[in-house]
Amino acid sequence: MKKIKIENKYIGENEPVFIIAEAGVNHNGDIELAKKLIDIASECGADAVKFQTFKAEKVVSKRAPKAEYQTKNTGTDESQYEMIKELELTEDDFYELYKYSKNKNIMFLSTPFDFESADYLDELMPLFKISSTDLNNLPFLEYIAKKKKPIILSTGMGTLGEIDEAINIIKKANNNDIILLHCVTNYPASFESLNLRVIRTLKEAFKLPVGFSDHSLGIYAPISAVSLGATVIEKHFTLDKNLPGPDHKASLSPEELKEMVSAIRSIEKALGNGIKRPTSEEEKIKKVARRSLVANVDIPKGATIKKEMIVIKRPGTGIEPKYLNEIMGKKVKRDIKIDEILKLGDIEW
Ligand SMILES: C=C(OP(=O)(O)O)C(=O)O
Repeated sequence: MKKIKIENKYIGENEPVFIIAEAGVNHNGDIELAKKLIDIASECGADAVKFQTFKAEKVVSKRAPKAEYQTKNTGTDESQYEMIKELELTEDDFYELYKYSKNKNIMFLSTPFDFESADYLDELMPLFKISSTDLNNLPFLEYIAKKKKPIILSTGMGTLGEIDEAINIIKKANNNDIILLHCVTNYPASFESLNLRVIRTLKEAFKLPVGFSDHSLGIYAPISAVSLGATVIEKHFTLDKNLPGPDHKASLSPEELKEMVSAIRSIEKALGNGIKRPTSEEEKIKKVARRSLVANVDIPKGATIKKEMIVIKRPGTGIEPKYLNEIMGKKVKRDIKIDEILKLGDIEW
C-alpha cells in the first residue's frame, strides 16, 4: 500500500498514526482562543492542528437553514450564514496562526471551503484537507487536485460511488496522493452509526491509505479505528465544552485529547508487524514457564521407563512434554534422582 510523504513524516501502513487535532471553529472567531487551541494541540503531541477557512458568503446561501445539530448546539434561531459569519477569521489571522503553529512545532492545517481560501492556504500548508461536505463538489476537488499537494479527503455522507467519482477527478488531475477518511457527519455521531468496519472496506476498495475523522463522543472510537488500520485520526477538541458554538459539545477536552494521543501512540506500538513468534523476553520466560519431562521417582541406570516414573513439570529446559509417549519403554543411561529434569542424552533412543 502506498505511503504518502508529508514534510518529514509518512502517512500509510506501519507508519505512526497522523493525528490531526481539529480546532475547527472552536475559536469562536477569536484569534487569542485559536492560539490557545494551538498550544493545547502541541502540548498533547498531535501532528497537526487544523482550522476551517471560509468566506461565509462564498459557502452558504443566506437562505440556507442550519443542520438540526447546529440549532440544538447553538440554541439560537440565527441562519446558517449568520452562524458561520461569526466564526470567520481573516487571512491575516490565519497567517498569524500558521506562524504561531510553526513556533509551537506543530503543523498548521486548515480546511478550505471556497476557491479563494484554497489559494490562500496553498502558501501555508503541505497538504489539503477536504471536508465531507465537499466530497461531491467535483469542481472544487479538481481545482485543489491541480495544486499537486497530497489530499486528505473526508467521506462523511458519501457512497462508494461518490468516493470513486471524487478519487477519479483528483487522479485525472495527475494527483495520486490521496488519503481517505471514513467519517459520519453528525455532531455527535452515535456509536451505532459509526460503522468503523468501513475503514477496511475503503482500504480494500480503493487501495489507498485510510483514516478516520471522528465525531463521536470520547476516545473509544478513534482508538478502535487505529486497531482497524486507520492511518490518520482527526478529532475535534475545545478549551471548554460549555462554550457557545456548534461543535464544542461534541469535542474533546484538552485532557481527553492528551489521553487520546497517548492511547494511540501505545496502540500503534502494540499492533506490531503481525509475525507470530516469541519475543526475546518470551524466549527467556519460556525456559522457566514451560514444562519438561521430570523423574517422579528415583530411576536407576538401565531401568525401563514406565508411565508412573515420569511427571510433566516446570522448568522448560528439558525434554518437551510432547515426547512423553516416545520415551515409554526406553532405558535410561544413568541414575536419575527424583525431581531431576530428563535430558535427551539420558535416554537410549
Ligand atoms: C468538517 C471537516 O471535515 P470532516 O468532514 O472530516 O469532519 C473539516 O475538515 O473541516
